[in-house]
Amino acid sequence: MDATIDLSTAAQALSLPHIRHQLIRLEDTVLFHLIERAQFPLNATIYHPGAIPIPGSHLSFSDWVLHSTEQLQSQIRRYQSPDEYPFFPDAMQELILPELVYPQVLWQNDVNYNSELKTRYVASVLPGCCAQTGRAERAEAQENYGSAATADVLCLQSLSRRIHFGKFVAESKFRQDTARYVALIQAEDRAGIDEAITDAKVEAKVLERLRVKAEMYGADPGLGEADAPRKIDGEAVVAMYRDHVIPLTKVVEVEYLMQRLRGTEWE
Ligand SMILES: C=C(O[C@@H]1C=C(C(=O)O)C=C[C@H]1O)C(=O)O
Repeated sequence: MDATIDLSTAAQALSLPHIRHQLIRLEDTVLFHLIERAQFPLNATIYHPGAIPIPGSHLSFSDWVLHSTEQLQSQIRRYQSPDEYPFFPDAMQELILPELVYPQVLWQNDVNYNSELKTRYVASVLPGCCAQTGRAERAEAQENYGSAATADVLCLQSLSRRIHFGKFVAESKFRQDTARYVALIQAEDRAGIDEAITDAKVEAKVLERLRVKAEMYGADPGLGEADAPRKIDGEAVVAMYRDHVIPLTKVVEVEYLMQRLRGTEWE
């Protein structure tokens, strides 16, 4: 629950090669959680508020499972870690473990894009990864509402860590080229900041690596397609990163930098 990504020293946390290595490691986590979720049909019912009555809550079943999970995990310090951000800030509870002190690596900020991430996950990512629930399977689908919602929590939390790791990337780039970023931030030039933080070659490598990993992890060695259909649609995984994960990571970078001068001599 505590930081699973090495934040042991500020220098380590802000080395761009080290950060990129962590992002590569997160690809495996995201992919394996998505493969688990893709075992179950889309189960659109669990995403509609009121479709499954929940005593004392107006949330959808899926949101209620996520909210309840965040309540528990906030008590055991999950959201003390600088790479973890809640989907439901109102779910936060008092700690039952002693506070941990992490190196102050990031600048004070309130950047949290989990709401947009969850909207895109339900509207675009899941339909690409999960079989639609036909009328015939509807009765059977109800048997895995809980499993689907539980798998969603793990997918959403790993995707959230991935996009919000953009803060460490942005801080690293800011320290490497401070004058350039100070000028762009003071001019409130979001397009200019986006251009400055963009590395098209790295993005292309991310997408190509994901295509290979989805092919590798999505098949059982030695079993042909006829014996064991693919566990995940590789193109859906690539599309998820191309259309949502990378763009949201860059939005997090830009918005983090837009707050970076607060309380500094450059403000
Ligand atoms: C994360 C970085 O910043 C940007 C976002 C990337 C991504 O989300 O994969 C890759 C390259 C950059 O355009 C980086 O430079 O490594």
